[in-house]
Amino acid sequence: MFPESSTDYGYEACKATADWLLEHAPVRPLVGIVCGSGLGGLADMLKDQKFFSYSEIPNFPKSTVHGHAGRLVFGNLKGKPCVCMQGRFHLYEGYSIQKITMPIRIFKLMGVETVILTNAAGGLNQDYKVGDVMIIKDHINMPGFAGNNPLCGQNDDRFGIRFPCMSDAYDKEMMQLAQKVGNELGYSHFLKEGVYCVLGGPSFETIAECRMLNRLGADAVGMSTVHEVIVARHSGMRVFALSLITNKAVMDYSSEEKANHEEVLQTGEQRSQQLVKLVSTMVSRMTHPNDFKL
Ligand SMILES: O=P(O)(O)O[C@@H]1C[C@H](O)[C@@H](CO)O1
Ligand code: HPA
Repeated sequence: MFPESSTDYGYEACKATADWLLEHAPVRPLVGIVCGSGLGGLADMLKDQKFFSYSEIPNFPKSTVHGHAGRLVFGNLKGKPCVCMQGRFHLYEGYSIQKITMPIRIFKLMGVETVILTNAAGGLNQDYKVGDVMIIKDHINMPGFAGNNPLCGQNDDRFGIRFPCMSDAYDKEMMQLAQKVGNELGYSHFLKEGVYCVLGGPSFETIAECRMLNRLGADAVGMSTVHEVIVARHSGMRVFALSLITNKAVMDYSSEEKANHEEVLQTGEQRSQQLVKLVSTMVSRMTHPNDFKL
C-alpha cells in the first residue's frame, strides 16, 4: 500500500497532540514504551497511572487488532516518568506508514529520550524456541525495499535530517544492559540477540518466504517495530527493542504447524511477567540517556 503522504500527520498535528497530552498527563515522560501483541501487561508496571483511550486523543489513530488495547498510559516506573502505548498500529490495518509512526513523533515532542519497543515475532533461527526473547540488534526493512519507508515524502528538518544513518539504530549500551540484567534475573537461557525482519502482513509467511528470510540473515519475522525505529532514530531518540518469539516460523513442508494469532497472544501472556521484570529493571538503571549503571 502506498498512500499519499498527508499534512494530517505533520509537525503541527504532532505538536498539537503532544501539547494536548502534556496538558492532561500527570508526568512529562522521558521513556516511551510500545507494547507488542499480547504484551500490553507492560503498561501495568507504571505507578500513579493515568490513561487515555486512543479515541479521545486528538489526531490519534484507533487500534483495531485483538491484543492491542488502544490506550496511552502515563506514569512512573521506578521513579522515571514514562509513557506506554498499550497497543500499536500496523500497516495492514490500512493506515499509512506515516500515520502508524505518528505516536513516535508525539513521544519526541513530549520530551521522550529513549524508546523501548516490543513485539511478537515468528522465530526463523532454528536455535530459537517459543518463549525466547530476542534483543533486536539490527533489522531488515522489507517494505522499505519497495519504497514504503516512513520518511518518504518531504523531510521536515524540525524532526531530523533527510538521510539518517541506520547502522547504529539499536543502542549498544542498552543491549549490553539487557544482557546484564537478563543474566542477573536468571533469564540467560531464553535471551537471544538477532535480526528482525518486518513484512507488511497481515497474512503470515509461506514456507518459501520463511526459508528465504532465514537465508537472508533474519532471525525473526514480524509486522511492526521497524517503521517506529526509523522514525525514532530520525528524530534522535535512543532505541532499544525486543521480540518475543511467540511461534516458530514454519520452514518444513512436512510440518503440520500453522501460525495463528491466538498462539501469539498466549505466548505473550506466558512470558509477560519476565518481560515486565526485564524492562522495569532496565529502566531503573537508566539514570540518564547517556549514563548507565551497568
Ligand atoms: O505488534 P506486534 O508486532 O507485536 O504484532 C504481531 C504482528 C501481528 O500484528 C500479530 C500477529 O499475531 O502480532
Ligand atoms: N510472522 C509474522 N508476524 C508474527 C509472527 C509470525 O510468525 N508471529 C508473531 N507475529
